[in-house]
Amino acid sequence: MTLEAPARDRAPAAAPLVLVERLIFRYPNGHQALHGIDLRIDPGEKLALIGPNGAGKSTLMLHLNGIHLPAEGSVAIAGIPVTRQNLGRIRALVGLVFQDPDDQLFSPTVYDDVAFGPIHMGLARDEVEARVARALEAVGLAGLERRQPFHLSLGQRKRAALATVLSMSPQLLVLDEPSAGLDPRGRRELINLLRSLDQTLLVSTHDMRLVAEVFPRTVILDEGRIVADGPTPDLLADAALLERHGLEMP
Ligand SMILES: Nc1ncnc2c1ncn2[C@@H]1O[C@H](COP(=O)(O)OP(=O)(O)OP(=O)(O)O)[C@@H](O)[C@H]1O
Repeated sequence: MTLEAPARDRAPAAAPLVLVERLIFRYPNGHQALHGIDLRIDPGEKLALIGPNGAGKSTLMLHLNGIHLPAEGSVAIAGIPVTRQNLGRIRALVGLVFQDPDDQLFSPTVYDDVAFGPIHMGLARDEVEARVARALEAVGLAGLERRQPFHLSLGQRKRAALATVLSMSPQLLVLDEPSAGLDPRGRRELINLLRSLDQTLLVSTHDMRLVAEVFPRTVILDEGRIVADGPTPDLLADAALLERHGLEMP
């Protein structure tokens, strides 16, 4: 028999970085995309979010920086509720990278795109320059500051889109299908990059090898519900679970 340790001997649980409770969301056409999501992510965790097409992965991720606001239930980042009034603080904490980098790159040069966030945070010019340099170095694009974003390859544009978010030093990085469309070398570079990041990371993907190589924890979403949440090796070893939810190891 195991006895629970008295409360005073237990290590205090760290405050979660992300706390989603009983989240329900309907699109304006009435389609219910999320059916009561509960999710806790602690600082420093790296999580993969997987599930078949239409499972609700993007819908859930769009709640984390307030692009969608909870219809019922709640979302909080570092204890701050995601509400219309808190959007400025939430967006400083959460960096969201869309699947299509062209949704994120709109300036005449790579430098301008990566500097856009820090400039709008009101940072001094030296600090903006330092942040742009650090972000481009981190994604392996140092030297391409003056390039027009649409003259970059897809893999480079994806990395530039990530740099536009890294330059704001968010605590949580949320990436939507970062490896989609990349060639083997681009994927390898992405995997090394994701492993090197210190930030808490939530990544939606259909790339099961990426899941296996980068993320200690995996959440499976299907039809707007979390159907599994646990250590990645355990989930990926459960062929019946994967098959039930339209997933398979390559
Ligand atoms: N703007 C919208 N209006 C109505 N329904 C939507 C809208 N966007 C998404 N949906 C529906 O909500 C559900 C969840 O979509 P979502 O894009 O979150 O899934 P996903 O898991 O990210 O899918 P995928 O793997 O294909 O990217 C789907 O049934 C989708 O058709």
